[in-house]
Amino acid sequence: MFTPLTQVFLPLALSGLVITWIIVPTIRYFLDRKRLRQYPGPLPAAFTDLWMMYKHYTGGRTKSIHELHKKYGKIVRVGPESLSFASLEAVKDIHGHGTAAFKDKFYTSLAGDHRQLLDSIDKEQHAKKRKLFAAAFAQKSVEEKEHNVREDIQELINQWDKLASPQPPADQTVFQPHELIDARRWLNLLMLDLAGDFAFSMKLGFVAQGDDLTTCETIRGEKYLAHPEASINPNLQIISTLGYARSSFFKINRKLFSWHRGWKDGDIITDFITHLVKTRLSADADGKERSDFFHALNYTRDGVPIGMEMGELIQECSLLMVAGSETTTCALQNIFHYLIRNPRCMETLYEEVATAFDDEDEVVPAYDRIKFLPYLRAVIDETLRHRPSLAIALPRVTPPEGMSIAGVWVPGNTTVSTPTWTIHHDPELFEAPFEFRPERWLGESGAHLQTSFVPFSTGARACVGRNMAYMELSLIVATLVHRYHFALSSPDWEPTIYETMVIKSGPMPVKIWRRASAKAS
Ligand code: HEM
Repeated sequence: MFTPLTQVFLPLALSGLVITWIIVPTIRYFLDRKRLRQYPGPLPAAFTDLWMMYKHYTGGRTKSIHELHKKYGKIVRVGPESLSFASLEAVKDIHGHGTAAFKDKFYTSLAGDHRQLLDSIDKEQHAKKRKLFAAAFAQKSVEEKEHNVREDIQELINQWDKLASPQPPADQTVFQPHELIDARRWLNLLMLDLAGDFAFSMKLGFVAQGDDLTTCETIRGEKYLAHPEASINPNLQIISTLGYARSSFFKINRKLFSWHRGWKDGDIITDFITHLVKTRLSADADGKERSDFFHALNYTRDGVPIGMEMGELIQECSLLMVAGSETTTCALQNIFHYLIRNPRCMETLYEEVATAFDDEDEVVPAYDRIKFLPYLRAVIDETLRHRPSLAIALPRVTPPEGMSIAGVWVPGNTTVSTPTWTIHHDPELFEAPFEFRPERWLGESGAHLQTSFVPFSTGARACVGRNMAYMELSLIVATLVHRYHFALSSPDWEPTIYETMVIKSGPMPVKIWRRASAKAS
């Protein structure tokens, strides 16, 4: 039976939905004030952001946008007020130094109570923050952390040496669960350990304990145990999906989607970082100067305290832990997946890195000896080209007066983006783009290709952690390839892909066994 309340409320709510989702978008579409109807794209996307939200939420955004560009060309309409540009010229115009574009309101959905470096939209605010980060991420500061990276990798080796199994017969290609380790999980634990070391000079010990169960602490001081790593993906999934909605709907959408586990997961990540920040603050009481990211955020170069608010500090440190571990975990898993699938590349890499080890006892080589190894860098770059970790198309918005992008005038307040994955698979830029060919990066032609390679983006908002990423990836890949042989659980194994901000994979079961040349410890 309908009560009088539902008799009134239900029709009102339904009319509201029809007006919001059907009538207003239809009028907007036909008025076409920005003249975006001239750009091809899926019809639903021209009416509603729900098309993009659905594609993103279900993990199909990158592939769908790629197919659209294949069908329609370099410019595609992917939302009522949103254009995707698949060209290098557009990358330069939208992201390059001096661009007139701003970060889109998409980033507001990612922001907590305080803006951090990545989600700061205001250019002045960003420039101020970036200065603080720049000191901690300069090549010299990064290389000062080499000993921490080496220690953490050594811990992984201690664990993997125990888990390594005997060499299988040459014709065995399928392995039983008891012979396998989840390489993705271990690499993720290692990247979190490294991020903790770099940010807080603290040993999280996740690799040592083989798990990320750790203390989380609310701002009020209530402590509990949780697994932060498993919380990252669901949190990124919901906050990035809602980023594609109209910004006026952000608050209401948060209520509508309050059932999603990603919100609770977001609290776990914040509480994990809050505990680290509080612990690191109390460590400061001993007056010893620690050279870590936390110090760079809190003190000027002359040691004067900056006085950053606790909330802001927690947000910046969260960014570092998440951005610094998720992207590199994806890259590492992909590197090993490609190398295992391409034994010739694995052996070429082994031959090269073997020259960088001082003697048979050395486990982790010195960074100085591997940082210019061409094939090692080529394997990393080819992986980041083929599967860029951060596949999100980095949405920007044009300034109110509009701007020119790749020779086209785009009206003001239009969302514009450049799909990295599609650009990296453009046959005009990369020959045989779907093949894994590290050799393409060697020599002069390889150096030339770098101009078409944008996994870290470009311009003032490009990745600040690039130097750190190369050092970590190079040391880890060289060490593991030098020490172990790898095999997938079966020849037809394929990763399960979870696409949110990053394109992360599920577990990667592999069998590892020691190389004969890596001396038994
Ligand atoms: C393979 C590894 C990595 C890849 C592919 C990558 C990629 C990117 C990309 C594409 C952006 C631009 C995001 C945007 O425009 O919204 C970015 C920004 C950023 N990355 Fe990375 N990243 C990697 C590793 C790291 C590491 C190791 C750290 C920290 C230790 C880090 C910290 C950051 C930060 C703080 C920003 C924000 C920069 C700003 O807005 O000024 N990244 N990264």
